[in-house]
Amino acid sequence: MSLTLATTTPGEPEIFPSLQGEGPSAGRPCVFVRLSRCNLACRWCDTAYTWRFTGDIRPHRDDLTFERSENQITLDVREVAMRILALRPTRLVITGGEPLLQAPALGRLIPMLKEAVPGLEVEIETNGSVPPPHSITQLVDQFNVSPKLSHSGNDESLALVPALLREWAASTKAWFKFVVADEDDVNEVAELQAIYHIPAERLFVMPEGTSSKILRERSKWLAGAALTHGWRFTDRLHIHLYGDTRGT
Ligand SMILES: C[S@@+](CC[C@H](N)C(=O)[O-])C[C@H]1O[C@@H](n2cnc3c(N)ncnc32)[C@H](O)[C@@H]1O
Ligand SMILES: Nc1nc2[nH]cc(C(=O)O)c2c(=O)[nH]1
Ligand code: SF4
Ligand SMILES: [Mg+2]
Repeated sequence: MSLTLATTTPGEPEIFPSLQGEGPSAGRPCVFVRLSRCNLACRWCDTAYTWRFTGDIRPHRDDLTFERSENQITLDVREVAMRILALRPTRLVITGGEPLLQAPALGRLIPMLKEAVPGLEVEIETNGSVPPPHSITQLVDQFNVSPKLSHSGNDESLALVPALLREWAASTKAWFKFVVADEDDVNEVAELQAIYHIPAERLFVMPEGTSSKILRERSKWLAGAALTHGWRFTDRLHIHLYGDTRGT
């Protein structure tokens, strides 16, 4: 069984050590594995190279050039496991693209890794619109669920799936992480919290941005909104540390 991964440079799968930059485990040393392909097409996606391939006809930001599919590589699950284990992980973050599109192969990868590294904790970064198989919800320790608001430019019926949002809200493994670009988005978060009864202690807001300057500007008022609503605030540590750089 194989996985299709993003690449840092052509032919080099994007598997890398870094501090978790976002959410409840921000600051923790992790190994990241970035899978390719996504079912959505966020206008401001900072990893568009994982899904924008020539011929992709979905609505896109027109300022992005089509990335050629050299940005992905397909490897056997065992090869991926070996590359991850070589980095001696204590905590693994599986991201993308949308990693739950490849759930069956993850169902093979994660047990291999947990057997090799007793106590290994696994996080998945997901847009919350792809149903996780039961096997995955059992295997994974933490889901960082980032439902896409209207400013992402996605079709709402694709991005916000009511039955799934209810399940995520009811799961103590799921931590919400809403990307916020301007003050209108704050109202949308408040509406979703009310509709789906998302507990405030599992609700993070995070500024949209891929530079320290923009993140700092947005954080000034977003921190205030988090205080007002009783939500948690997360920054994007890796952007401040490394900029908008693949493999960091
Ligand atoms: C690239 S996505 C991959 C995982 C999954 N597709 C998702 O969207 O959650 C990883 C995280 O980065 C966030 N993200 C992507 N582009 C961003 C940007 N320009 N500003 C802030 N967060 C961004 C997403 O919302 C998500 O929380
Ligand atoms: N350091 C670091 N932390 C992250 N947290 C979520 C990320 C992602 O792209 O899913 C990410 C990332 O790309 N880098
Ligand atoms: S869902 Fe995630 S990977 Fe997909 S386009 Fe949006 S931010 Fe990018
Ligand atoms: Mg990232």
